[in-house]
Amino acid sequence: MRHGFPFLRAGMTVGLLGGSFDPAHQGHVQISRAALTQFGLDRGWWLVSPGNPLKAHQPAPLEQRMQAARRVMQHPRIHISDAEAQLGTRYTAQTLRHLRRRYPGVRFVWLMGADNLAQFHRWKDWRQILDTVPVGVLARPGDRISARLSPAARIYAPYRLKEAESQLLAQARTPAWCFINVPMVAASSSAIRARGAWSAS
Ligand SMILES: Nc1ncnc2c1ncn2[C@@H]1O[C@H](COP(=O)(O)OP(=O)(O)OP(=O)(O)O)[C@@H](O)[C@H]1O
Ligand SMILES: O=C(O)c1ccc[n+]([C@@H]2O[C@H](COP(=O)([O-])O)[C@@H](O)[C@H]2O)c1
Repeated sequence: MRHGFPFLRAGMTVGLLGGSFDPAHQGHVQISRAALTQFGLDRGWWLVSPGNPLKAHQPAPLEQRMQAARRVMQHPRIHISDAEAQLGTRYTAQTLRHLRRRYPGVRFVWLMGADNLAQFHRWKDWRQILDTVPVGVLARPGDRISARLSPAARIYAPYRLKEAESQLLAQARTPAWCFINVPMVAASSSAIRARGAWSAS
């Protein structure tokens, strides 16, 4: 069964949380709920990646990660999507170009944890992402400082919305990004894997 591209009305705001979800956990759930509220989004998608281009280890099979993600995240406005596998994309900039073409009039917001902002300058076409899509960054234990001092945060500092302006992010003229200090959950997929609580079947 395919779960890539649900119907979206023009004018909707949609937060995209890309991830390996190997496996999904309560940290993902927490930041997704917080993003819907604090950025005032109509919908959220979990974009389950075929494989992070910067991660060396091979994740569990996509269908296994999709099923686990659906079990963990049950929310009427959050959709679990395998769009990248269907499109054959791994690079976020490329995925965003496809989605914006496919859904004209929909306002996508890229969501990520603070750890990803810290290394965002290593992503392919990272400036194009920031120049074309509003970006919402969510606090993560241990990564708030490195994220704020990162090359992307420093170069794009003039385009940062204050946390109190987070509701404006989705409709803001790009570049625009906003860091929000949500209640933090220390869960991580690597810790779950290290405990042996998840393995490829
Ligand atoms: N506990 C958390 N708090 C805030 N953001 C998180 C948290 N866990 C994951 N994220 C964010 O969710 C997105 C997807 O994360 P991912 O699927 O890589 O999980 P992970 O726990 O970071 O995995 P790993 O430990 O294998 O690196 C990323 O943007 C990541 O920053
Ligand atoms: O486009 C890139 O160069 C790029 C580099 C690293 C990570 N990403 C994306 O960032 C998201 C988070 O990845 P991960 O593995 O930290 O969950 C996921 O959607 C990846 O495809 C994208």
